[in-house]
Amino acid sequence: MILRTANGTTYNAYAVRGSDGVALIDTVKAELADDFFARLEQVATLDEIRVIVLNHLEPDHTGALPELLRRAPQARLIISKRAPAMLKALLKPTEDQFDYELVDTGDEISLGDRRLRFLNTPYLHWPDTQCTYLVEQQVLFSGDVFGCHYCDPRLFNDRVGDFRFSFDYYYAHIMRPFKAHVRDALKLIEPLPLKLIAPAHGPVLRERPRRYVTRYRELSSSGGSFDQSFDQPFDAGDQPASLIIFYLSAYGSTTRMAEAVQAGAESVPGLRVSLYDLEGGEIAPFVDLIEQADALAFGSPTVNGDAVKPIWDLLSSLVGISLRGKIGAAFGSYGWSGEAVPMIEDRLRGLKLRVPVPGLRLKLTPTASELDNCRDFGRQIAEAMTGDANPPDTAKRVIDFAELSPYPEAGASSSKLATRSEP
Ligand SMILES: Cc1cc2nc3c(=O)[nH]c(=O)nc-3n(C[C@H](O)[C@H](O)[C@H](O)COP(=O)(O)O)c2cc1C
Repeated sequence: MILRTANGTTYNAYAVRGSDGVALIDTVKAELADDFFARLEQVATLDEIRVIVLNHLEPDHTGALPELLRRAPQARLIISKRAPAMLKALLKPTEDQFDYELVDTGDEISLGDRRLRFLNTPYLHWPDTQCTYLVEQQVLFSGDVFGCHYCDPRLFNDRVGDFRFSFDYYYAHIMRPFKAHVRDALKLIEPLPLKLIAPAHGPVLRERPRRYVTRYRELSSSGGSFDQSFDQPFDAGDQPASLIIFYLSAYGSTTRMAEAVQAGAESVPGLRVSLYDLEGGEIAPFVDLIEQADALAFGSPTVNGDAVKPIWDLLSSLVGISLRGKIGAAFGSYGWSGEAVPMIEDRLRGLKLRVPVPGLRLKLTPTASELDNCRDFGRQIAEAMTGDANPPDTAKRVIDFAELSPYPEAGASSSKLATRSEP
């Protein structure tokens, strides 16, 4: 692992259909090739593929290339002028089977009614990097530029969670060493009309795509330190009310709860709901997100009578930011005593958050109806944020765990919770 990511990542490959055939832009890493071909079949047949463009030859975007070239031997392979040596090294020992064409800034390829134009943007972040611009539709296929490691199935930047910290983090770790080249690339990119930026990792940027270009300009122009960038988070326009759900799970039950809580919250319009697995991420970027959020929910299994350490690490990193008045909530799976949820709630109150929706625990694996309760829980948090809250039907939701608890404190806490829960 080179970079730690909060939500994994995506490997984005794109198909462009023109009146004279289909162009593919990038592929995926080798392990994901089966998935890539299955998805490709949903949008095009192999014999329709006229052009394969590689924006750079890093293996996470070219792993499926040898198999693609075998299956679509008629396709023209388009690479940048710096890429041939790398292509040979990548495909050895079979490189002599494949022809390729070199392109440079301003070169174009026609797909009939659509044109692909190329921008030579070297060292972002590999020597052979280029971007590809779909002229008529004003779409920039930007490769790793404007990308980030952030996986959210909602796909588009206006629908996914708040990923600005991932965007800055990716810039800081991947692009920043090549700042001067970033500025050169921006000279080519800034004059382009842009309706959408389609990067090779992370969300597709369709809402106000130019602000991501502006952000690269800011980061590459200033001293641009990573920390400074978080002092001045980039303008995201008018942000809707934001709920952030943090969770961690050993066996997957709290994950399933978290996803259901997210789904329930999303059923209330006008919110941005973000979901973060604390397993892989660094804590520091979350602190800024938390400061800007309106509500926070924490999911933890109970382990040895406690919530898990990354939750406490995060909650103890919030000294110095004002949390007063934000909404807090806690949920999690447990085996027999279930202390994590009431302990987190106590901590949230100690941090001056409001906890209007009582905590949600369930024993081991969630059933379908327990997942319904999770969705209900998420919806109630969202309604508490928007002011539409009904009195919670918590008798249905709270699962009694006290009877087996070896922890008197937790038992007391849980009965307090149950009392508080009664409508
Ligand atoms: C090392 C360990 C310690 C645990 N300690 C407790 C405990 O003190 N109390 C409890 O209720 N459950 C305890 N459990 C059970 C977990 O809370 C339970 O398996 C839960 O479903 C895990 O949720 P997850 O699937 O989200 O990881 C423990 C589990 C493990 C692996």
